[in-house]
Amino acid sequence: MELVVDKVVKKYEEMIAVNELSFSVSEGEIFALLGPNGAGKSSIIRMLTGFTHADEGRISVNIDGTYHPSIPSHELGYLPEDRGLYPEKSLLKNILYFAQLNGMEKQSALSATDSWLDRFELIDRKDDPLKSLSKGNQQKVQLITAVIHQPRWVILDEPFSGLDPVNQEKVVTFLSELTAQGMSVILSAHQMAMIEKLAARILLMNKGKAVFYGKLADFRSKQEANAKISVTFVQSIAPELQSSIPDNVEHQWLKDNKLSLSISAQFTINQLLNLLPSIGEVSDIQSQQMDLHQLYLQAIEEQGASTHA
Ligand SMILES: Nc1ncnc2c1ncn2[C@@H]1O[C@H](COP(=O)(O)OP(=O)(O)OP(=O)(O)O)[C@@H](O)[C@H]1O
Repeated sequence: MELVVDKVVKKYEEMIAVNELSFSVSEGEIFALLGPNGAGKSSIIRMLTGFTHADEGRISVNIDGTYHPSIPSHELGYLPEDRGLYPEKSLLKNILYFAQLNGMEKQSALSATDSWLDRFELIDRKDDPLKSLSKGNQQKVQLITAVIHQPRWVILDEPFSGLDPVNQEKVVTFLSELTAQGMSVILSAHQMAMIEKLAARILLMNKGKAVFYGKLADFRSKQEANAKISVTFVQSIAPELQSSIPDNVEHQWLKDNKLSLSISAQFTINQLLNLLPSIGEVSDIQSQQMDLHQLYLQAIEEQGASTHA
């Protein structure tokens, strides 16, 4: 079972929302689509679910040797960006409706509903109208409706939005369990800390194009090769020595004795260590450890800079 997106283009009139994008997702994987607002994540998701179609390129979903142009609805659990529940109806009626729409028998849908509501600590609210719940709790109900029928593919557009940190963690555990049962999960999210716990592979995109596609660990090492270093000198450095840092090295003097600079393939840590004694005596060197959120911002910034160059 595999999903392949091959050089897909999606246009809205003249606007190119997805630009020759390729990636694949395997069975049992949690795959994350990342990118700033307007990057094209939802546009891809809508094509994967079959709501819209690619203008160019090809999507192919292999299920038991049969190839489909999108994920067939009975194999799909979908949490849309615009939540689609019935606010006036009870939690139970909402969940039952979607479970039965996805082919579940009433009895098994009823017992599965109880067990899911119990798990998300909403069992006491079962007969309350959905609209009486907080936004985060409504989000949990929406998640239940997406997976109650145990689809093989689950697509979640912003599953963490509106959830507090405790419930975000619960969703992380919940998603890990889904994949342990063999479900494949594609999610779009902005919460980098959650992605770091969940996804082995990512597609980071910006303006419809891939900025990075591959293993999260590789993304980390690629971005960390461009680490920021801060150097403190024992004494203030005279202006003429301050200007001895080569022009092509991204750097900034924070104080007369404090320098921040970027390490890159063009300016390595060894070159830095060779240069420092000619500037002054060093009292401290620190490498700024970046979390995924900072690495993400750095990658998007670099891509913006290269596109506009
Ligand atoms: N139905 C539409 N008609 C016209 N333009 C659209 C339509 N849907 C999306 N777009 C445009 O396509 C681009 C990609 O939008 P998309 O919703 O796919 O981004 P996204 O990465 O999901 O963003 P967000 O994180 O804000 O949800 C944006 O510039 C958006 O304005």
